[in-house]
Amino acid sequence: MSTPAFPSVPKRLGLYPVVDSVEWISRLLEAGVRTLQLRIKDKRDEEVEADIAAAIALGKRYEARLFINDYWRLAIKHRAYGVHLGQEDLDVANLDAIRDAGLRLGLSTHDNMEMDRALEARPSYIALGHVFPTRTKQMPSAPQGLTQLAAHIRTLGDYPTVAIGGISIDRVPAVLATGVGSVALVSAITQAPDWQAATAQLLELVGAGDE
Ligand SMILES: Cc1ncc(COP(=O)(O)OP(=O)(O)O)c(N)n1
Ligand SMILES: Cc1nc(C(=O)O)sc1CCOP(=O)(O)O
Ligand SMILES: [Mg+2]
Repeated sequence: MSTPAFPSVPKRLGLYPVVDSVEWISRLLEAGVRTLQLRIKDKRDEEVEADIAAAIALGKRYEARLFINDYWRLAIKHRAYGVHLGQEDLDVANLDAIRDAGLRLGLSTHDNMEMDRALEARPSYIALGHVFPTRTKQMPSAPQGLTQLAAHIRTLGDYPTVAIGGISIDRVPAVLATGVGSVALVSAITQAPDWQAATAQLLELVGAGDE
């Protein structure tokens, strides 16, 4: 297995909430989360720049690993810890510019072909989804399930990995048993009746990641 060409991240990134506002970023940092993502969809750069800059500043203040989804130019401009991109972004994003600016890169994958393509870029981590059915995002593919996830984790060896998609608190132990280094989730926190209790329980189960 190749090694990342982008700056490295710890093999275990731990609990990895994916959220859509600076308010969530602020709350989760205060709650002890140290790996997280700002995922704002389908807005123009001018509409999101202030929020992205504010989230990055918060991430730095807490010495956290904040990834910016999609808006890689703004992530470079405001010196984010990292960027998360999907397969379709690989056709258009300037990966050299991201790497030259010293940002970490996470890439989404959903099957063997996408994994091969992602590995060619030698990102900082590989995300594997969606593990279970999810209501948060319309997915064109079928859930890969735990057996396929475990097989991918074995193939990836020491490469930092993240599991995403339909992961509820109840499912976390089985996901961790595959050996994945990080658990990314949206609704298990943002739709929880008590997000603070959910986050505390998830931090207990998954951890905040290695230094
Ligand atoms: C940790 C993590 N994994 C996968 C995704 C999905 O990213 P992408 O394929 O770019 O899709 P959108 O999130 O942009 O809809 C993610 N965001 N984070
Ligand atoms: C944003 C996203 N990307 C996915 C992928 O598989 O690439 S699944 C997903 C949504 C995850 O939300 P929840 O934890 O609520 O299921
Ligand atoms: Mg994206």
